[in-house]
Amino acid sequence: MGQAQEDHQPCLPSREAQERMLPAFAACCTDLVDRWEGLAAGDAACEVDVWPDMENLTGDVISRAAFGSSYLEGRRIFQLQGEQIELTVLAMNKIHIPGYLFFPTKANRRMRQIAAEIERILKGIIAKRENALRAGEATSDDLLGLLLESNMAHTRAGGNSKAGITTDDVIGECKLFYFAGMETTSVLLTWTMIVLCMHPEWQDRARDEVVHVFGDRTPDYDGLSRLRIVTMVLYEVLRLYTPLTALQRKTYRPTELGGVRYPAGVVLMLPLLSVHHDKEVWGADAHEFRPERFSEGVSKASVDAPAFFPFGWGPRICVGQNFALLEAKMGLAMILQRFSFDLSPSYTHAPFTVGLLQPEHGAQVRLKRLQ
Ligand code: HEM
Repeated sequence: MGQAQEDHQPCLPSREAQERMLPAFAACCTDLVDRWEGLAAGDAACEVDVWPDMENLTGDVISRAAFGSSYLEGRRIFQLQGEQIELTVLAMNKIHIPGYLFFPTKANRRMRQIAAEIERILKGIIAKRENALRAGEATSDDLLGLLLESNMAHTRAGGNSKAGITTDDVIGECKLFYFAGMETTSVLLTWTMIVLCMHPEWQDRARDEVVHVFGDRTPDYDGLSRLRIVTMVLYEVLRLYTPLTALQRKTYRPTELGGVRYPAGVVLMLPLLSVHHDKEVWGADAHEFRPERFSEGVSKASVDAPAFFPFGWGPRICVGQNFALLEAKMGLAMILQRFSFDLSPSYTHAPFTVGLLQPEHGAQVRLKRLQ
C-alpha cells in the first residue's frame, strides 16, 4: 500500500518537528507499558480499564509537546479540564434555563475556580519561559516556545496584532491544544484496543508487523511510517468509532447548498459518524470492522470519495492529525510489543456520545505479558 499513510494532507507539525517529538512520545508510552508490566507480573492476566490510562498517556504527550521541560506543571491542566468536561456534560443534561450558567450554584462556582486555576498555571509557565527566553536560556522548539516567539513579535511591533499573537491568544491556544488533542487521541487508542480484543486475528496481524519492523526496539519515525496493517487498523477505528461525531458550521451570509438556500446565521451539522456508517458509501458491510477496505489508501476505501473525515476537511482541518496518528502508532506498537489482550467479562460495549464517542461503562481489558 504505502498509500494509507500518505493520503492525509501533510500538515503541522513538520516531519523534523515530529521526529524531535518522538523521544517524548516514546518516554510517555514507556511509562505506561512499564506500569502495566508491573500490574501484569506473573502468568495471570491482569484487568485494566484502559480508558483513563490512555487519557493520562495523551495528556502527558500533549504536556511534553506543548511545554517541554515544564510538562509536569502542564499535567495539572488536563486533570482540571477533565473535571470541566464532566461538569459541562452534567449541565448539558439539565433542562436549559437561559442564564443558568451565571447562577451561583456549586457546579458553576467550581467551573469558575477551575477556569481561574488553569489561567494561573498557564500564566506562571508563560512568565517563567519568557524570562528564560529573554535570558537566552530557553529554546523555542516546543509549542509554547513557538507561540511565545510570535507573541514577542507582537510586542515588538507595539501591539500591532498582524505581527503576532497576544498573551491571551497564547493562553487560548494552550487550552485549545489540551481540549482538541487529548481526549480525541485517547478515545482513538481506547477503541483500538477494544476492537483488537474483539478481532484477535487483526491483533495478531498488527503485532506480527510491529515485531517484523522493530523487533523489541523502541519504534522510530521511519519504521512507524512503514506500518501498513497498523495504519489500516487505525483508519478503520477512526471510521467506525469517529472520536468527533459531528461538525458544526454557521452560514455567515446567504448560502446555497445542494439546491437549498439558507439565510445567514443558520447552524449546519455535518454528521461524521453517520457518513462513516452509510451503506451507500461504504457498502453492505459498513458496520463491520474490515481494515482491508483501506488497503489501497483512503481514496479507494469508499464508493464516494472522500467520505472519510475523522479530522474534518478544508481550511479548519485538524492541525494535529499527523501528531495524533504518530502518537497512536507509537502507543499501539509499544503495547503490541509487550502484551496480548482480550476483553474482560466485566466489559459492556456501550459507545455513547457526549461531544466525543466514549465507552460509557469504561474499557476493561485483560492484559497478558508476552514472554
Ligand atoms: C484522533 C485524534 C484527533 C481527531 C479525531 C481530531 C479531530 C479534529 C477535527 C474533526 C477537527 C475539525 C473541527 C472543525 O472543523 O470544526 C479538529 C480541529 C483541531 N484539532 Fe484535532 N483531532 C485529533 C487530534 C488532535 C491533536 C493531537 C491536536 C493537537 C496536538 C489537535 C489539534 C486541533 C486543533 C488546534 C484544531 C482546530 C483547528 C482550527 O480550528 O483551525 N487535534 N480536530
